[in-house]
Amino acid sequence: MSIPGLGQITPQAAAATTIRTIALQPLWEWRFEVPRRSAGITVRLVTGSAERDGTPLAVNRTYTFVRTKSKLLTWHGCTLEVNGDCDAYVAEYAAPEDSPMVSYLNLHFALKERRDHVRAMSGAAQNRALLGPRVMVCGPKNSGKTSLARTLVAYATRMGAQPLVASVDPGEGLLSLPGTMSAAVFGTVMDVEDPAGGFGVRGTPSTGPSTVPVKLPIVYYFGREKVEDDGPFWRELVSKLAGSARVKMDEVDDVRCTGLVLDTPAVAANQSGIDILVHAAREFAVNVVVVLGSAGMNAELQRRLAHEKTRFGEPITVLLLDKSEGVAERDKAWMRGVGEEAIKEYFFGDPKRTLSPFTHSVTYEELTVLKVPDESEYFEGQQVLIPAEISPEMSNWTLAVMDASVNDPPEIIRQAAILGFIAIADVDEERRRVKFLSPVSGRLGNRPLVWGRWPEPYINLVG
Ligand SMILES: Nc1ncnc2c1ncn2[C@@H]1O[C@H](COP(=O)(O)OP(=O)(O)OP(=O)(O)O)[C@@H](O)[C@H]1O
Repeated sequence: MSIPGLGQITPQAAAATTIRTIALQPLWEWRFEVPRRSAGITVRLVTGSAERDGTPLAVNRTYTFVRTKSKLLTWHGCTLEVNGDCDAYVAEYAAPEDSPMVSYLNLHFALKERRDHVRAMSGAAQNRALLGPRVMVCGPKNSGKTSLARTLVAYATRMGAQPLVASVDPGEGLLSLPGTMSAAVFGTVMDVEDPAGGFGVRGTPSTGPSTVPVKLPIVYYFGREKVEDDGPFWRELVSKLAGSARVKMDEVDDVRCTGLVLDTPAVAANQSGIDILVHAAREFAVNVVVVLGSAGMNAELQRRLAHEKTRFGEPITVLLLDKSEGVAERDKAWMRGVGEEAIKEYFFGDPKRTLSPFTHSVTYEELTVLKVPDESEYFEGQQVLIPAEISPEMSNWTLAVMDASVNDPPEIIRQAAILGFIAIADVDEERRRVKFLSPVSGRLGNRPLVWGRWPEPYINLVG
């Protein structure tokens, strides 16, 4: 069966002639890039052990990778069988001190020690106020921040812990579409085949069964790509998300003892970049700051944070780790593609799990849409949401469904968590009707919709 809009998702069988065997020695990485439009590759771990960003591959299982730039690392050596075309090379490390992965593993063990300590103290003193480490990963663009965050989360869950993961980088989205900022508890294994390595929308299907246990994130809608597009609002949402994260941590003892891993947007090591990180660190009461590959950023954060205490009176450790030279460049076109695929997966699922979204047709009057204003529409420099006229210009945009009422003031709506997304398929001006896709069959009721500026509109999902 062919599903409109899903055309590029289904990987076709890779050409049989391209099967090859790759032998990796301990610490080596197989780095690969599968282009967006390619059929994808399959990889089988034949012997030994290998992992993608901390999540292990099972021996003899065939994994399919589409539109991915990533690596498979082996700690003890392995043999891989790869089928299909992709750009790839092997990074060889002769000694442990040459690989940044060793310092990431050491960081994991240091965090584990802190978690064990908090667990022991909590049990002995019956003290539920103690928190596990809150780790913020930061660095310049393409320093491997998200990969390290994912790896730390994967190692923690492999040891049975349940970290809370949060992202304040609206460019990409964690378990949600780009343009959002979210947090979720990761208590189970991540999906190795997910193009986003387990942080993508696949981890939290809007409907239908899933191949890995689903995560239930709290999501806020920023509606723009970069922090600088609306710094004051980003700061507000960071504070809201930090508050919600704290509630999540307090709900489950193991989450509280495991602590938080916080992914941040790429910033420059200048005053405004450091201010962004310091705000996130303070709001999330971060007590471990990991800086990847920037001595300048490390020095600035040391200066600003190393003498501060968290609101719980703990010292803040700032540490500089090398970035991996394998981190891949992702240009604007790639990131746009990532956003498009995320939207498609949100509504239609992925090759392993097809979703069937519902098409609704409503009158103009049944929808309340507010929009993130253009710069020309700022009100006294303040970016409040403004009512949006329904027009064909809205076609192909995804709109956030807010957990608020249409009667709430715009400031409240803007800061509300989101329930999900709809995609506008068609606006019929003559009949004053709007056709949209939704992952659920129910009506929107009196939920307001917010029309942001990111992710940008995509092809008509209903063909
Ligand atoms: N050692 C590596 N070998 C190959 N690919 C890698 C390696 N490390 C990271 N990557 C890939 O490089 C890309 C960028 O990495 P990542 O998202 O972790 O960087 P980032 O610093 O978070 O990026 P941004 O600045 O855009 O937020 C990702 O596709 C990731 O899977």
